[in-house]
Amino acid sequence: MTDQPTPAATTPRRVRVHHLAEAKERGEKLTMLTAYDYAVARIFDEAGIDLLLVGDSIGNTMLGHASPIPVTVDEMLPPTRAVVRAAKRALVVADLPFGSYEAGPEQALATAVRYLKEAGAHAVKFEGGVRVAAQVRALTDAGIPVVGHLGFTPQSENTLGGHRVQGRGDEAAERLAEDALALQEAGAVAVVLEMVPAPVAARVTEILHIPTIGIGAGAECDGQVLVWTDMAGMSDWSPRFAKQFAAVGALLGEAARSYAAEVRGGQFPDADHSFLS
Ligand SMILES: Nc1nc(=O)c2c([nH]1)NC[C@@H]1CN(c3ccc(C(=O)N[C@@H](CCC(=O)O)C(=O)O)cc3)CN21
Ligand SMILES: CC(C)C(=O)C(=O)O
Ligand SMILES: [Mg+2]
Repeated sequence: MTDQPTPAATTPRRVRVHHLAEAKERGEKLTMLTAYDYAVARIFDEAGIDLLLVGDSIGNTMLGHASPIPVTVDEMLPPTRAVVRAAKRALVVADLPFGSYEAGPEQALATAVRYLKEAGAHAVKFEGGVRVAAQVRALTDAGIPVVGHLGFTPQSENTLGGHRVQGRGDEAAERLAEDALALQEAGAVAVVLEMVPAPVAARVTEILHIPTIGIGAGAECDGQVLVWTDMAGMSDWSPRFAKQFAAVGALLGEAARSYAAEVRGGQFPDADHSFLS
């Protein structure tokens, strides 16, 4: 279990929803990264990332908003389409943005149907527990796999009182477990746990048969997810729980500086990069 084999050795040619609980059963960690376009999704798919999340974090990471709250369904569909086109193996999950599912099962179903019909998403994700269980049930019954999202739910930052760890204290931990069980009962195929104390996430992971996917939720979750720009060193700001695995932003800046220097110095384009006749 510690020396995790390459995903291709243990998981299928194409990741399907039934593989998620099977991976948990076998003790194989699930890997998830956000992706918002074809170029990056292709790289992650080839790297063997199991799930690609078209997150509403596109709002702050790619569109320059302060949070995901302003993101619309119409803004989510083109990136979702692009990621789906890139994914040969990964399961593509796309976030339903703030305001597109809370009103009830009918609204959630109408939104999710667009994601499947117009963008080819394989599954959708939205935030909340007991309060959205009816939505999870309606989509599941309609044949749309749902991933839940509990703990710190960024779309509710205004009621949660900022970016704070959730599930601290016995009562809050108990409520989190109840929310997770409600999602599982309603048919969710996995649950993201964001900014939850590691022992609380471990307990939720233990009581569920569907996998938990943690972000700032400790090592005992069945899988992990990170925002790709944080993981790769491309973000203008990253949360503390996000480890930086490369300095892609610095590398890209270096490439741009070299390009500009060669253009200004007359070294680019040279004969190799010109049509001489
Ligand atoms: N780039 C990026 N990374 C993310 O992980 C992410 C997004 N964007 N956008 C959507 C949500 C919002 N998330 C957030 C946003 C802010 C904090 C934050 O301010 N954290 C502080 C305080 C943590 C604490 O209270 O202990 C930190 O310093 O990490 C954390 C997660 C996670 N998601
Ligand atoms: C942080 C992850 C789980 C997310 O919901 C997003 O990227 O929008
Ligand atoms: Mg999100």
